[in-house]
Amino acid sequence: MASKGSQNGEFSFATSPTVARGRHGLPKIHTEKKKEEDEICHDDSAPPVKAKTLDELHSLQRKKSAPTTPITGTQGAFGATLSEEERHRQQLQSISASLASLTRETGPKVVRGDPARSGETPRVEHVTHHHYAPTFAVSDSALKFTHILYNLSPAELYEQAIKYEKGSFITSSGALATLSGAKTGRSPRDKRVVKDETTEDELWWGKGSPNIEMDEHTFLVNRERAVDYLCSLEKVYVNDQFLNWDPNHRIKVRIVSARAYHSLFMHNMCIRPTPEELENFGTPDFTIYNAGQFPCNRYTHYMTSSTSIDMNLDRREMVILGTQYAGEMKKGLFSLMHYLMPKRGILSLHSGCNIGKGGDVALFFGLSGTGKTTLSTDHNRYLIGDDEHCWSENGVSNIEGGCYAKCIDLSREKEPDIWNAIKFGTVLENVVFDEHYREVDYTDKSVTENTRAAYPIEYIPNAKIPCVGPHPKNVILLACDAFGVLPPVSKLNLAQTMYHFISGYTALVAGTEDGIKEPTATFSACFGAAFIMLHPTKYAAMLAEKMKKHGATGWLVNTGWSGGSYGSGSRIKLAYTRKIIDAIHSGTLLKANYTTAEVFGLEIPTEIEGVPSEILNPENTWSDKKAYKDALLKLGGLFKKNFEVFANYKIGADSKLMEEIVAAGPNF
Ligand SMILES: Nc1ncnc2c1ncn2[C@@H]1O[C@H](COP(=O)(O)OP(=O)(O)O)[C@@H](O)[C@H]1O
Ligand SMILES: C=C(OP(=O)(O)O)C(=O)O
Ligand SMILES: [Ca+2]
Ligand SMILES: [Mn+2]
Repeated sequence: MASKGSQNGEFSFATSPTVARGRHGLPKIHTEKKKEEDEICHDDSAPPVKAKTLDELHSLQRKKSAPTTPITGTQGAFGATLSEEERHRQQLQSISASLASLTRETGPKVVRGDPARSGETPRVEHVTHHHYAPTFAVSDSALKFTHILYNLSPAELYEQAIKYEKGSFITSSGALATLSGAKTGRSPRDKRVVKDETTEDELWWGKGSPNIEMDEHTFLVNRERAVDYLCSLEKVYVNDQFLNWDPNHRIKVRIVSARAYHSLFMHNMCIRPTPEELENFGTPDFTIYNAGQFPCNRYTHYMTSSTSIDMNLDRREMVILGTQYAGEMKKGLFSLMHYLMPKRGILSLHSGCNIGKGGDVALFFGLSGTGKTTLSTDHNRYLIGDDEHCWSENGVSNIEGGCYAKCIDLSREKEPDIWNAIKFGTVLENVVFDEHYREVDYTDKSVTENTRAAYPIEYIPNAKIPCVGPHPKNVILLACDAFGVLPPVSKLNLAQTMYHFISGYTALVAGTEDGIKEPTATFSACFGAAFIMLHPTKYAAMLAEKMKKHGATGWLVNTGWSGGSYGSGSRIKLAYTRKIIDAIHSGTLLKANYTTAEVFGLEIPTEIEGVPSEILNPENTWSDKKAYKDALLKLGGLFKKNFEVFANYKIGADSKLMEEIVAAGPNF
């Protein structure tokens, strides 16, 4: 249109005689420059832009991202490198296949790029993925396009979130604040696993198991519901990423989601592929369909609420309906690893992990809120990971590429490394901030107590990249004891370590699991019963074997109450717990003097540098000695009762080890 206008001259402002004359006889306004240019003081002396039009100017602003090294491994026939267009076509084909309905004839028509930016974004020919021979039954959904926002960068995801997701804000430190919706914690009662001929025998089912069964057909009903929801949207986010830093056991995952929040969260939490790795990604090993804004259908068999998190190991898929809490994706993939890794003889662990300057590795087991993230993030040591690891023949490896820290009452002084990691790129879930300055108030629980920050592991300055290390020297079991009767630290023999590992005791801290509002005593086998897929004794046997083989020492650390139970005593100071952990790492605690406490038979050190000696034996800290004894016996009884179901299982070849383990529990 513009060129047409200038051709006939009539609408050209520069040359139009009509304008020069003044259309309605108004005096002419002179805008031409004076001859004596030198005398004029210019406030803009930079050379003019090269662009001839605004569109051209905007296109100059963004240059094409390209891999830093030439792409290898994508050679076609005769050694010719695949064209970029062909690689994109293959990528889209694979995404269309992921999003395909199983009851209609094709996958959706997919196209790369933000629909709001058509014309700006480089477009690639659309792909239609054919499953079956075309039929006459064409649906409306087969006629529309689904735009794919593929592995967007944090900056792009910020723009998406701020533009399209209510509740997204940039905080004063640069993090992206977001709301996870009605669910602010995991929903373990809505986590289902398909029971088929294989999983019926392989997995742990029944009492105590986290695996609530569903059949294949119901899974497909929910899968179709999720896929139809996702394909009905104008655009979906696709993340292709990795799990496990051990290159021999790396798993390729694809996450399809409807929210920029979910895409950025997984960008931070999974291992980020290099551009080269992404070009060669191929078919994923596992796919998550996150349709969390959309509920499941209560008329569907097995559904007991609007939420369902469904795992199908045979199809290598997970479907999320009715919860936007991003932790479901992270922990769902952890469950997958708890299935895949033991099959390869590798132990998967719900633990944090760090390594000292001298190469000593420590594992930190514990349920949510017991201190894995806080204590593995240690300024004097290198962080391998805060939550999910593998222990193989070669040592330890982190499963993830990021950390997921609790933010409630976060302080710069007590947890400086986590504080400083909350910057541009970090997802801040459900926090409250000042509406003008956007300063976060970490003490505010108005939305939830389970406020969280998800950041890439490199945001911790002393992260160990790649996130792998040698065999652990110390295995630290963390318990947040609301009864206030477990010692701040005790040294464990192997049988005791196994007893406490299988028990998995803590007082669940409010928030992380939906519906828990007050601390209560909890037992969760292997310190992660919500995520294990096989019977707990399978993991326990592997841990015992590995600890014995590599000579690791077990420790029980109470990060919970001292001087009384929850309500009367108080939580052990983080500074003291850090001193205890320092003494474990340095080896000085191994050489300390010990006394044996009654009931639990735990070995308590008499002295630790930087910790008041009187708190080391909890009995000293209670003013009411009878109340202490009652609480101790009560907790001991709860342990005994919980362990009954395990006593009949074997660990290893015979029942000898299990007998030793049972004997290592409370005795009274
Ligand atoms: N003595 C202590 N040891 C460890 N954590 C403590 C202690 N006292 C308070 N805390 C707080 O408890 C929480 C521990 O949570 P976190 O490290 O995220 O647990 P996990 O990673 O095991 O879920 C943090 O908010 C931390 O600040
Ligand atoms: C994400 C979680 O991890 P943690 O609380 O152990 O850090 C969770 O349990 O939901
Ligand atoms: Ca956890
Ligand atoms: Mn954690």
